[in-house]
Amino acid sequence: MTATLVAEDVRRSYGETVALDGVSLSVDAGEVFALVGPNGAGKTTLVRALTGTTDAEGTVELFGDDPRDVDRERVGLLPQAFDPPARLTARELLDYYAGLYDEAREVEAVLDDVGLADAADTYYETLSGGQQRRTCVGSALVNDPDLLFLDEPTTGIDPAGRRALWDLLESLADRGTTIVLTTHDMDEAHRLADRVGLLADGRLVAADDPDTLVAEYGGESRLVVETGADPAGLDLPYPAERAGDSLVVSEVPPEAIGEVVDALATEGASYDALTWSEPDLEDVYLELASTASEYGYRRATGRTDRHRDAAATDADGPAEGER
Ligand SMILES: Nc1ncnc2c1ncn2[C@@H]1O[C@H](COP(=O)(O)OP(=O)(O)OP(=O)(O)O)[C@@H](O)[C@H]1O
Repeated sequence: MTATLVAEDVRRSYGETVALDGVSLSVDAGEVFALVGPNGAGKTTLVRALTGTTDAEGTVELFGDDPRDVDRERVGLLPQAFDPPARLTARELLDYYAGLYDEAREVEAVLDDVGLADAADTYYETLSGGQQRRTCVGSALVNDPDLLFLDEPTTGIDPAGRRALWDLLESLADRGTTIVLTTHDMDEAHRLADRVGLLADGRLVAADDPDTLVAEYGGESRLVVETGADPAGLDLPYPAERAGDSLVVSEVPPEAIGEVVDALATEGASYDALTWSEPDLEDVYLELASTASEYGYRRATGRTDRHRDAAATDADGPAEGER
């Protein structure tokens, strides 16, 4: 596989704020790479560093060239914040962006791709938020790029439109387009990405294919039982602990749900609902983001979570026994 994108030790600070703290990353030709991470983790700054739209330390190469020297016909970029002229229609906007390239796709085909054929003559300012975002996605597609960066492409787009956009991105990937996208939607990351990278506190803390990440960090499957019963007083075949109004029974394989149901009946424990769930990318996200945040806290302060808890207690005032 040839790498389309190679980044080494990319760093970017804004004053005292470290947005990127040494990110290294390689994306192969034809790969779809999704960047996820909490607000402020550095995703947009990384996309900007990778596309040469902000200065950063370290090295970035796209197709073997500095991002600022690369043939711009080959790259498409949808920035997170994109504010095109409001008094142009969707068609006029795409026409305008298509005119910036020597070779561009047919605007009608791009409008069709992003589901805007019926709204093509509506002024940008009167399109709905989701239609505006689709227009912006279209503007990143007009040059038929080999490498496409999409910073939160589906934000504000309704579920049907989002699925249509996923289909479009999948068909682009099938045709060999390399795609780097950021998203807060874990279903989107899981469905589209060959690899998902989790960014936290400006560091890439994990990058792998979604199923491997789930197997490694997602934890066990669990059965959530809405009951007031005390787990200590129940004889259940799997470990259980209380979480709010529910009992969480862990490590239950789907074929053993009946055993738990039988045990609850035997113990005379009544319940309102049972929900079984497998770990998914959201569990991975929550696990890695919280570990990284604790690590970042230790790195910044040299203190541990125990100190933070104590600090929080201090901030809340003295504990009951200290009054
Ligand atoms: N132009 C800027 N000036 C000052 N600080 C900035 C600037 N851009 C980003 N930052 C800071 O850099 C850090 C990373 O921001 P960034 O926008 O890259 O995060 P993000 O992961 O894209 O967040 P979100 O999910 O909210 O879009 C944040 O602390 C942010 O406040």
